[in-house]
Amino acid sequence: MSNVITIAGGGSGHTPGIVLTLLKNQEDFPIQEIRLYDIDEERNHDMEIIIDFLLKKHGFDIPLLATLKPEEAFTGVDFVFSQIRVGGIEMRELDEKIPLNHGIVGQETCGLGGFSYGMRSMKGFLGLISDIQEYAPDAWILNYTNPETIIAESVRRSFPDAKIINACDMTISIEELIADSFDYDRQYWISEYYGLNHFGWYKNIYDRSVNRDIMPEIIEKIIHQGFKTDDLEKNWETTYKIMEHMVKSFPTHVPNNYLQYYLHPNIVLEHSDPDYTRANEILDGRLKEIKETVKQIQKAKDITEVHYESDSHGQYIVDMAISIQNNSNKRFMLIVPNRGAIPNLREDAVVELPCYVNSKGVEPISLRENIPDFHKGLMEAQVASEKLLVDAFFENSYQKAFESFSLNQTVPNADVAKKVLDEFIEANGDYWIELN
Ligand SMILES: NC(=O)c1ccc[n+]([C@@H]2O[C@H](COP(=O)([O-])OP(=O)(O)OC[C@H]3O[C@@H](n4cnc5c(N)ncnc54)[C@H](O)[C@@H]3O)[C@@H](O)[C@H]2O)c1
Ligand SMILES: O=P(O)(O)OC[C@H]1O[C@H](O[C@H]2[C@H](O)[C@@H](O)[C@@H](O)O[C@@H]2CO)[C@H](O)[C@@H](O)[C@@H]1O
Ligand SMILES: [Mn+2]
Repeated sequence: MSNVITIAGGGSGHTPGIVLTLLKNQEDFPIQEIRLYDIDEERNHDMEIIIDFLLKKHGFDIPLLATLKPEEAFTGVDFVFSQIRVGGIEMRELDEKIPLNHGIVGQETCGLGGFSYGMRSMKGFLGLISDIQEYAPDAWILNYTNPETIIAESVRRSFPDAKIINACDMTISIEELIADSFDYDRQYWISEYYGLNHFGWYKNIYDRSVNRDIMPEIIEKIIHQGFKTDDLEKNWETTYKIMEHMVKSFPTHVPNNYLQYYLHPNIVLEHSDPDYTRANEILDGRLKEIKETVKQIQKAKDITEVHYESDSHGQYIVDMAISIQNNSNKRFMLIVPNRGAIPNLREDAVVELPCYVNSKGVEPISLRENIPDFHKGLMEAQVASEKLLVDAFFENSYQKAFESFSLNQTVPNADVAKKVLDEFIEANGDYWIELN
């Protein structure tokens, strides 16, 4: 079987890594055609130039189509890999800076920045799903688009039958960092993890090479040796330092690094500059690199190297597609409706858990016991605040959005919540639905 793949959000700087991973996996997952779909012609065209170069460089004669038309993008496709950023980096910058100007966390997917992005993303993403349902109702949609929990909940309400799998690469990065830091081989690991997206904990890691749970020694090593972060960008180095601090404070589990925004907003704020945030780093880094690469390819047709490579972000999504196609029941951390899988958490929460992936889709693995009250309490507040945001979206309700913002655990009082909400309404304009 040969697959037609469409990358929605084709202009993303993650596209080359995904395509190079597809090329690396041609034996297991042959490709008939690659399509890039975007709403931004310039970004999609830039990426077309880069991907065309990469295909030729690696000796592949795979047809490539770049299009802004949903009908062309989706008709006849087998898989859609989705990675759209509604509002682009310009709006991400505001998501980060508006809360920071009020002295609270400003972040892409967490806190009120994540909620601002969530409101935009639901609107754009449901439009995308509607197009895919029209032109390719049988295609699998493998989704990276953030904020994942909010997106998953909105799709569940609007398109309950869509063939969508929501995934986040963060747990893979955490596991890779642990393995690299302390010399483990993670191919032998069976990890037990639970939570919400960007809001969860490793309970144990069973290592088949020694036949036991190695979590106690991993926690000891994080506390006493610390992670190896020499090769990481400054932003990630700081993140993992705060993660070490979280492990020292709560040494029973390994937390998802994103919990730093809820447990240690104080430290995060010390490291935040309201005039230069992650969005600015990306503008000066990943996005500049796309433009420079295109210029390089156009100027010197004989160049042999560009700075892109197959990565774990690409490998994760390609592995999911392979597991669907080959019915291989591989295990992935995925974002799914709870439905009792975490026994003492509300049924209708959207949670992140290990799941098997096969030709039927996703089969979540239930926990055998309740989660601790500390985690449950944090999660319940987060679930309720995210649900209220999705309610606000579907009911056009200002009041529910205000309740959602007030309940978020990065927010010290309802007056700040209201000020930030009103500024976001102004800044987002038509990217948000109208709230009355
Ligand atoms: N789940 C994960 O673990 C994970 C990991 C990395 C990135 N992401 C998410 O992937 C997305 C892309 O991230 P990025 O940093 O590469 O963003 P980016 O802004 O560099 O690229 C996103 C692309 O999406 C396009 N786009 C925006 N709205 C669109 C729409 N309605 N239809 C089609 N295309 C549209 C943009 O024009 C842009 O080319 C974001 O949502 C990000 O949060 C998720
Ligand atoms: O600030 P960004 O846009 O660089 O990253 C935000 C995303 O961070 C996580 O994904 C990382 C991943 O953890 C890292 O190892 C590498 O593969 O890059 C990814 C994307 O940059 C997170 O899981 C995503 O949800 C965030 O969007
Ligand atoms: Mn993620």
